[in-house]
Amino acid sequence: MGVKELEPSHKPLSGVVEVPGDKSISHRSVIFGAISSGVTTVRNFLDGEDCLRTVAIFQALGVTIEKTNTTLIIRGRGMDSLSEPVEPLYFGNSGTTARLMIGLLSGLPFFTTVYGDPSLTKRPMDRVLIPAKQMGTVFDGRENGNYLPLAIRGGRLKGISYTLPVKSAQVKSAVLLAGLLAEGTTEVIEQTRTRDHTENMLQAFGADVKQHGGVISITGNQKLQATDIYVPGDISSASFFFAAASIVPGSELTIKNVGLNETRTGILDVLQRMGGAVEIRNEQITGGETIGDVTIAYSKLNSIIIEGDLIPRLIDEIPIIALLATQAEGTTIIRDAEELRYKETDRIAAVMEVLSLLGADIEATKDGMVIHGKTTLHGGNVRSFHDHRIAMMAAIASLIATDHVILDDDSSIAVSYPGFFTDLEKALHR
Ligand SMILES: O=C(O)C1=C[C@@H](OP(=O)(O)O)[C@@H](O)[C@H](O)C1
Ligand SMILES: C=C(OP(=O)(O)O)C(=O)O
Repeated sequence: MGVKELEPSHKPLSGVVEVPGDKSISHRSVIFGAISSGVTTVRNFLDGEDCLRTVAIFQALGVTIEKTNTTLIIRGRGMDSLSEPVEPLYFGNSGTTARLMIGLLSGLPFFTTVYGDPSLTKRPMDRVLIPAKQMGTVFDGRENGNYLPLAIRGGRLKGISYTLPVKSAQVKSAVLLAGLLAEGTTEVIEQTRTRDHTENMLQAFGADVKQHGGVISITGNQKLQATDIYVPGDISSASFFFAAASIVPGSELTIKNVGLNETRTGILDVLQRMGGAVEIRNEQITGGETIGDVTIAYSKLNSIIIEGDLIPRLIDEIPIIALLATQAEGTTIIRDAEELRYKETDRIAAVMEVLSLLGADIEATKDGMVIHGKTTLHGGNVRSFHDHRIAMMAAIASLIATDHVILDDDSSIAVSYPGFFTDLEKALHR
């Protein structure tokens, strides 16, 4: 890992690829397995750095978790078995670990200190602290507790009714996890639907969770029962292959066992609206989550407008969608996506820098970007900003570039997709 010289390929992608397990679902499988009673076996767990942080945290809280390749065996003994960790808990680069764990730790009757890497230390935490404080947790940290490191004194929570001020599944999940430990009922109201893996998994672990429209409610002090989980392939990881097959002439590639939960399939809607050749086969439901095989072929793309309720359904795919837009005829507009500025890096600024350096005609706006296509991409030296999704976008851009793309550092890719280059080589038959 380190500097990566990416050769232009122009070779079509073909055959079958299976991407690793979904990051959001993998995190949640560990959390719910660890707080329930009994043995939970998780298959196709994402062996990426972010999810491994979540595993290490529960081990530090006293839970026995055994891992063999992508299978986890979690020996849960219920919420009461979790014990105060002696050392500070490290969230690494993982926003999901941070937000969901802060929610859970808020409700546990002990003291914890938590911290992250330099990127996570810049990301806002007040979005989860505000509801947790309303429920009764005491926090301390920089800038009124908005940034890591944080000290958390948890326990004795009261249920609240909370309307999400940001369209965030992490915040929704944090409040629901705190609600599991609170007295009475906790209600989360979301105006725009965000990914619902927490709700699905609560149900799978036998919790009483109710959903009416955008209102999700949970009663506190429930006991969860262990269950087995199969983690579907991560559609966010698959999106790099969807994009590659769409823009490299002659490609036709199948990605098997991809999670197709409709709160996550915005990328497929976008590709279809752009004129992409998308086919879905073998759809089935496992553990409350839809999975299927997706075949994508090269096609001529047109520009579209991406906004509103669609944004949370493809929030992590916007960097790769921006690359697709450089290959579409006309002007693509992405708006209502200011949240991109609070990810592993400011993804609006990062996408803008990388793609314009490679020759794209792109403007950044406050809450998105405007991309004029179609443009030929050339080579160049680009930065990853230590952001896995920016690094993978640059790697896919290199497939159609006229010269080498030199990426300063590809190590961040291990956060969500450690085998990315191996799978890419396989699809290119190199
Ligand atoms: O809940 C989750 O697993 C996630 C929610 C999203 O973040 P927000 O909730 O901040 O939008 C997404 O960007 C992140 O990669 C994973
Ligand atoms: C934003 C992401 O993750 P997290 O918030 O968990 O760091 C991501 O994976 O793109």
